[in-house]
Amino acid sequence: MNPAAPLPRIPVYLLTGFLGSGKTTFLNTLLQRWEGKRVVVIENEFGSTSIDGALVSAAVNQVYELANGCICCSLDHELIEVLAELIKPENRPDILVIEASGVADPGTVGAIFKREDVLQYFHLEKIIALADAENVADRLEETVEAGRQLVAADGIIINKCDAVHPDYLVEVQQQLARINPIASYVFARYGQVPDTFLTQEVSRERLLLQPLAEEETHTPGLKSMVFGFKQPFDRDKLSAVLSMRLFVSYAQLYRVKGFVDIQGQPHRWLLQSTGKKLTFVDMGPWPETLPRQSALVFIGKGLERLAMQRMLDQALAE
Ligand SMILES: Nc1nc2c(ncn2[C@@H]2O[C@H](COP(=O)(O)OP(=O)(O)OP(=O)(O)O)[C@@H](O)[C@H]2O)c(=O)[nH]1
Repeated sequence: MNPAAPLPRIPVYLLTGFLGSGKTTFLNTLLQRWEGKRVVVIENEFGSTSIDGALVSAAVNQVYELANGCICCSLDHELIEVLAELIKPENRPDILVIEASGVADPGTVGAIFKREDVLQYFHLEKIIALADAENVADRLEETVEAGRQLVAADGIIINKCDAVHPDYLVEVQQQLARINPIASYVFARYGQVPDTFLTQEVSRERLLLQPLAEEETHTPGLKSMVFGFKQPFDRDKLSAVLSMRLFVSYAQLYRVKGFVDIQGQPHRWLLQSTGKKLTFVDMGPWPETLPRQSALVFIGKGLERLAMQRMLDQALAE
């Protein structure tokens, strides 16, 4: 990408959710909320049909349509080209929204925003998944993509609440929370969510509050596991074993996220995977109320607790 004078990074929201879950409807609520700002939307549609560009409210400043396939499979370069356009001063948006196709793997799209050349200009604020309350349970049984979208999300909107009984909503949320215990959740009709949903770092708080829950839950095909450690990690070793595991077991290991205590580092680190990439973010000093302990959540299919435990044990500091 073309180097330019340093400016605040452009906030990016990545919207995912299975076909028909309400992404475009939610996007239109965002555009109303951000009225007066220059918002650019990148849409992509899987297959030959053109985008729902026409359905996106006129409030949007520009819609880029990537219609040649699925954004996560073949469009890396096309997306990068659009991003390169957007950093030109005349095109620069205040906010960028990407509505990924209903079958996209958001982890792979999110990984583009971890690239050094992209990170300089863009900041991925949040991956938001829309779940259709009426049929998300079926989608999870039928497809791998629905699960991947949900586990990659920082925030999950359980949409179409008007279409199901309130008791069933509770069940749906419980099922999703077992699949992705680190996301924040909100119930919605026609994508209407409170402002706090967009701004709160609820997922981090959740981990903070329940750092050492040793819980293992089973849902159709997906499992989430939490590991707790009182001994600090060696950062290089942890990075090496997890990067290798993400690379080799990409088809099984959908997500890793947690807070880690790194030997020799006074601060708390947030570690998370996006696609096959692993990142460490400095979260500042450990809160006084919390013990210096690591907690890591793994989400995927066919994960073996013992094998994961052994792998993590290897990365502990001596
Ligand atoms: N009953 C009900 N219908 C909704 C709600 N939200 C969206 N819809 C409807 O569901 C349909 C699909 O909504 P979209 O916003 O187009 O969904 P999408 O995820 O963008 O769809 P794709 O682009 O096909 O992936 C539309 O007819 C919406 O009007 C809701 O909360 N309740």
